[in-house]
Amino acid sequence: MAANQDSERLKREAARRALDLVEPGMRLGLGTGTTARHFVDLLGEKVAQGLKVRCVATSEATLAQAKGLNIPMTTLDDMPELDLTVDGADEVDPELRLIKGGGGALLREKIVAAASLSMAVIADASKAVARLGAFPLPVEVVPFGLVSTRRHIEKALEGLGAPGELVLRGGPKPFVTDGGHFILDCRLGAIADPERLAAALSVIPGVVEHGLFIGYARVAFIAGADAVRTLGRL
Ligand SMILES: O=C(CO)[C@H](O)[C@H](O)COP(=O)(O)O
Repeated sequence: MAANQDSERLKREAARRALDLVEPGMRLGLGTGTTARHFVDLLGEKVAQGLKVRCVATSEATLAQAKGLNIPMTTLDDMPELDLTVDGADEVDPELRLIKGGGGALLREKIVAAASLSMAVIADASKAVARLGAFPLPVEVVPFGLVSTRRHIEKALEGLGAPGELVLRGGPKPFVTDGGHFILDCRLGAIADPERLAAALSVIPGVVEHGLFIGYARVAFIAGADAVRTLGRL
């Protein structure tokens, strides 16, 4: 319980640092997950004090939270370019490559990140890793042809010399994403070449998106017990 409270405090500290990047009039992307939730809470306080921003959410859950806080929300179709997206991550490496999708929102998260001029990652220190891959890599797939798609993913992983164990999230009652897809969590261990893996996954029919975010994050705020460390810069 105490450890959980401490972790929530760290997440909020990281979120507070990202809030310093927000300027009046900005177009913002709002991430998903327990850390992003703190950012949306803090942003809601600023909006209540008069800050003017317009935002796009990366999930239905975040949209509901933001609307509840009276944060002005719109769609990416109405506002296709964003100034800044603030989101959490499951892992962050020293080159600001990420694994995301633990909360199942990776597809919208990547679309929103790609629409943003900058992305800031907020995380507690447990998410900072030397090498990606201890966290299972989420791969979002179309339900149609699941078994076939899964075999293609397994073959691709074997071809890269990195066979992994694939687990359908939710098991017999699969987890369904906001886009109506399933998620295969790929237990890989340390990923030798994230760029190569990302490229191999992207070309498999039935794969909608994978949780490797490469080249999106410009800065990460990593909250540890004593301080918030900044990786990269805007
Ligand atoms: O990618 C995500 C959701 O799809 C989240 O950002 C990621 O899972 C981190 O979540 P949390 O802040 O709850 O640890």
